[in-house]
Amino acid sequence: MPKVLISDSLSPRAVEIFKERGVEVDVITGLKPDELKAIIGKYDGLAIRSSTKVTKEVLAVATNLKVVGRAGIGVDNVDVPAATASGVVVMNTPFGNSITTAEHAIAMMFALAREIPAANTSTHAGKWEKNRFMGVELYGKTLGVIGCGNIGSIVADRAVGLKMRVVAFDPFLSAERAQDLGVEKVELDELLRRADFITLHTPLTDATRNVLDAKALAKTKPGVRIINCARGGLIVEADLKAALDSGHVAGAALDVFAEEPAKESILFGNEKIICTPHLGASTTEAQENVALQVAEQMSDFLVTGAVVNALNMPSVSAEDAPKLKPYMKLAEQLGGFAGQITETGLKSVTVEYEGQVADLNTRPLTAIVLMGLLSPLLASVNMVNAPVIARERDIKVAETKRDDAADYQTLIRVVVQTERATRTVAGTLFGGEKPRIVQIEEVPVEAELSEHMLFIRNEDKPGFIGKLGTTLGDAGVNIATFHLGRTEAGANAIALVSVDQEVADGLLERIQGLPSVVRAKALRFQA
Ligand SMILES: NC(=O)c1ccc[n+]([C@@H]2O[C@H](COP(=O)([O-])OP(=O)(O)OC[C@H]3O[C@@H](n4cnc5c(N)ncnc54)[C@H](O)[C@@H]3O)[C@@H](O)[C@H]2O)c1
Ligand SMILES: O=C(O)[C@H](O)COP(=O)(O)O
Repeated sequence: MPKVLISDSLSPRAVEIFKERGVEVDVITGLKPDELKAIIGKYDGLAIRSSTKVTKEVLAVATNLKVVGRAGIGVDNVDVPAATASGVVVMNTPFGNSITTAEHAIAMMFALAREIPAANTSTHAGKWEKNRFMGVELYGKTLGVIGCGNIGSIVADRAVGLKMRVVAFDPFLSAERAQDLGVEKVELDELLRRADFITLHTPLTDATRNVLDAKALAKTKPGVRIINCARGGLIVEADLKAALDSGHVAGAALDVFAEEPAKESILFGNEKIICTPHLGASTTEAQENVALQVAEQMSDFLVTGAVVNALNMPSVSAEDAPKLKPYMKLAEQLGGFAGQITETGLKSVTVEYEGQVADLNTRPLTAIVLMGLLSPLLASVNMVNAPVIARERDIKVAETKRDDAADYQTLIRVVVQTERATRTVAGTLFGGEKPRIVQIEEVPVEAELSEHMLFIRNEDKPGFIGKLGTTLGDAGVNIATFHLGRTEAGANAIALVSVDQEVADGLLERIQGLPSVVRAKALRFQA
C-alpha cells in the first residue's frame, strides 16, 4: 500500500480521501528540514502547502518518493527541476483557492481605502477618532492588475463590479480575454503611471522577482495603494518602506513576505501597512477544495497512475491510465531496444502511433520511449526527466498518429536518427496486453522480449542457425526462444534470441566472428 506524509496543515478531508482510496497516511506538521530528511525515505508521496520546503537536499534522500502534491497553487517552495531530475511528479491544485484569494485581495483593497485595521484598533482603545480616518472611494478609481491569470482575472471581475476601471499588465493575456473581462491591457509602465491601486497576481519567477522596486515605485502615481496577495519576492520590501515613508505610496496591504514565516519585518509597526500572515487561501471552502483535490490527485497517481495537474509531466486521466498501462511496457521495451542498438549520437526520435493506440493520450508513452531510449546511455533517466534531458541535448522529438491500422490493430514504431544511421523498431500488443516486437529496422519479426537477449543482423545463408546454436551451447548458454526474420530469401536477416543468462563479452566476440554475422549485440531488458 502506498504511503503518504502530510507535512503541512491540511483539512482532515485529505486524510479521509487517502484512506478511502487505499493510501496509508501520516500527518506530521512543523517538521524542521533535518527531521523531514530523516523520515521522507519511507514515503511514496508528500502532501504540502507553502510551509514545507521541498529542497534538493530533501529530494536527495527521498528514495521512495514518487509525487509531491501541493494543496494550493504556488510551488516556489518546491525545487521542481530537482524533483524532475529525481523522477518525482509535482502536482498542484490550480483553481481550488483562487476565489478565496481574490476575495482576500479585494478585502485588502477595501481595508486600505478605509483604513479599517487602524480604525478598528483605535476604536477598541476607546479613542473614537472619527475625524482622523478619512478614506477614499473605490468607485471610479483605476485598479492596476499585474498578472491577470486565474486570481488576477477574478479580482478584475470583482473590481469591474465595484465600478472601478481596470488596467492589466500580463504578457500572456490575449486581447480577446481582456475584452471579455472588461479590462484594458497595458504595458507595465502605463499601469504604474495610471493606477490608484495596484494588485499583484503573478507567480514568483526570475521575470517577476522585484517587479516593484524603487525604480518601478517611482513611476507610480503619488498616493497609490499597493496590494500583494501573491508572493513576497515580487516587491522589494526596503524600497516599499522608503516609498511609504516619503509619502509617495499612501498604503500597502501585504499577505505575503520575502521571508516566511515573517516574525519580524522592516514593514511592521507602520499603520499605513496592513499585514496578514499569508491568509489568502485560508477559508474553510478553499481549504476543503485543495485538500480534497490534492488527496484525490495523489491517490489516483499512486494507485492507478493517473496524472492530473502535474507541473513536470503530461496528464494521464483516470480513464486513460488503465488503457495506457500495457502500452507503457511496450513503449519502454521499444525505447530500450532502440537505445541499445544505437551507437552514435542521437539526433532525433519519431514515435509513430498507428491504429488503436493513436486514439489514446500518447504524450506519456513518448516520455516512456525516451526514458527507455536514454537509459542505456545515461544514469538516472525516468519518464519525468527524459523529455527534459532530450531537450537539453538537442534531440528532436516528434509524434505522428495514424488512426487506420495497417498490418496490426495497434502499433508503436520508434524511428531513431543518429549521426550515422536510422534505427527502427516497432511493436504491438497481443491479446490487448502482451508486448511483441514486430519489426526491427526494415525486417519483420515476431518476438517477445526477455531479460537477456541476443540481437544479430546476418546474411540469410544456410548453416547460420546451427553454428550460432553450437557456439551458444559450447559456452553453456541455454536458448529460451529463437526468432528469425528476413526481408526476403537470401537477403538481410535478423535473429533475436532469448537466452537464460547474460552473454559475456568473449562469447559475443565469437558470435560476431561467425560467417554471415554482420553485427551482434547483447541486449538487456527489465525482467
Ligand atoms: N496569498 C495566498 O495565499 C495565495 C493563494 C493562492 C495563490 N497565490 C499566488 O497567487 C499568484 C497567482 O496565482 P494564479 O492562480 O492566478 O496563477 P496563474 O498562473 O493563473 O496566473 C498568473 C498570471 O501571471 C502572468 N504572468 C507571468 N509572468 C508575468 C510577468 N512577468 N508579468 C506579468 N504577468 C505575468 C501569467 O501570464 C498568468 O496569467 C501565484 O503566485 C500564487 O502562488 C497566493
Ligand atoms: O499559492 C498558494 O496556493 C497560496 O500561497 C496558499 O498558500 P498556503 O496553502 O500555505 O495557504
